[in-house]
Amino acid sequence: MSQLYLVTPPRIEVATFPDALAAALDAGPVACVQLRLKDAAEDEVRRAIDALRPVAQARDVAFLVNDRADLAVELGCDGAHLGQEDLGPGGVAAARRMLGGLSLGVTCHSSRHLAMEAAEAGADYVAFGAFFPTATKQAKTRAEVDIIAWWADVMEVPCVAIGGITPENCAPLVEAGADFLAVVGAVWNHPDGPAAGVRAMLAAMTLAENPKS
Ligand SMILES: Cc1ncc(COP(=O)(O)OP(=O)(O)O)c(N)n1
Ligand SMILES: Cc1nc(C(=O)O)sc1CCOP(=O)(O)O
Ligand SMILES: [Mg+2]
Repeated sequence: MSQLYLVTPPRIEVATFPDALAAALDAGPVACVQLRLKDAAEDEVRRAIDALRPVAQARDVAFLVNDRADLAVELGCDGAHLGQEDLGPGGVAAARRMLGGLSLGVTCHSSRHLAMEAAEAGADYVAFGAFFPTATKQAKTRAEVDIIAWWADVMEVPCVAIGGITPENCAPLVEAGADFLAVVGAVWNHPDGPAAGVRAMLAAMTLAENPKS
């Protein structure tokens, strides 16, 4: 069964975003929130972690930080998501050691090789993408749905699908066995607000799991 993985917009208002996050998380089951601030000073990232982590953790939703395993450990988060360029010279194994028992997710683009390496070095999940065109970032790679089916078939480590995922296009990823669907725009840019975005994603995912319901 696929679960919803919510990534924050790249820029937020730290004063007001906690309420928006609470509304999104109260709209239905979300497995994980990733704080992904781009072009933010460290001080702002720290303030955002302090403001948002309790919102997620109070609801038993895992709170991960993008790019910064050190802050995840220091500030009581549940883990970190690291891309290939965020990994230091020690690679995934060094990040694994730094995070101890916290969760570690690793971007693997559309590479089976990177994903196998990450899983073997201790990643808790591997992320593939981008599956669809996305306005949230300039994605470096395009991934095809068959990488999800292959991964689900041969590996135990969970996989995340990301990139341009919406209620309208998510069904093949669910059917292929993605453990998590990670979204930004589908929730935060929903015309009726983030709660409506979460409900729409969950409804589409449920329908894809049970097409006859
Ligand atoms: C769940 C998830 N998957 C992939 C990414 C992308 O990470 P990365 O390649 O490090 O790119 P940035 O997010 O840092 O721009 C992600 N953040 N989350
Ligand atoms: C953060 C991120 N990483 C991607 C990758 O392909 O690795 S695509 C992406 C953006 C996801 O946002 P949206 O759901 O709005 O498309
Ligand atoms: Mg990164």
